[in-house]
Amino acid sequence: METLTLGPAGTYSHRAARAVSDEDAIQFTESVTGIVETVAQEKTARGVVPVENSIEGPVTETLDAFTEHEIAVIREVVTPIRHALLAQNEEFEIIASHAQALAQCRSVLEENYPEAELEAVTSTARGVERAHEDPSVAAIGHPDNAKEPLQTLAEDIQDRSSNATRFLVVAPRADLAKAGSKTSLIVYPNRDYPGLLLELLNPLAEQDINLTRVESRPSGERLGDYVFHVDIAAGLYEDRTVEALREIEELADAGWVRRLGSYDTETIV
Ligand SMILES: O=C(O)C(=O)Cc1ccccc1
Repeated sequence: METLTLGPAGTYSHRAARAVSDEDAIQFTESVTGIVETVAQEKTARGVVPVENSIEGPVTETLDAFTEHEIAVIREVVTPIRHALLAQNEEFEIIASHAQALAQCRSVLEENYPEAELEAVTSTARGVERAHEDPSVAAIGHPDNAKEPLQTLAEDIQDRSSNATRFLVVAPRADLAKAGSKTSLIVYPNRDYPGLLLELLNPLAEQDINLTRVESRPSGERLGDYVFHVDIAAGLYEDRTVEALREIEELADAGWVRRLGSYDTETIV
């Protein structure tokens, strides 16, 4: 079964994809939105995308792609992230990496390499490629990318020793599952009044469902209008979830509620 993830080879997404797919079935592309869109169009069976980091927070491009393109979420993979600084020598001028990786190392880089210019590229592995080609470029990525002529100049350069990223495995809507310990939802109330968010979340509290994440993203319709990404620790198969969603749908009847599906979670190292 083909699995599409963020490439080239050597990204953290690639490592997460290995947890759910055979290595030879993994394909790469350089855009998270592109992965979600390709899965929505059923041009590939699975996609693996980063969705949230413990230091930097949401991967907003992923959340917005979930609103834009209709997919199902079928699994969660959580992995610790330990960044290394890789370069041909100490004399580099530029540090190239994915924006999330640069942000996760911001303080360490400012303190130790204040002169270096930071360059955001499409993935950590793309930064590694830049460093391979150009001795004035260093990259931030997984230590396994330290292959000749690159050396590991520093390890564990993330601002906090505890740095974990959640990846979601996405599939075409037809594969949406109701079984699983967690569920992702998107709620667009298309309304604005005092207490709206409180009312939307209240049915979950009443059903004793733990909210594991709530994130607001601009709807793009008008300033101050939001889409809410809600994750809960309950499955769609459960009566309490069905009841809570019935009430939430009533409150959001001017907008919409999308069930992305229920799934189990797995931690890899
Ligand atoms: O660029 C990568 O390697 C990715 O998979 C995105 C990413 C970047 C930094 C931390 C986790 C995921």
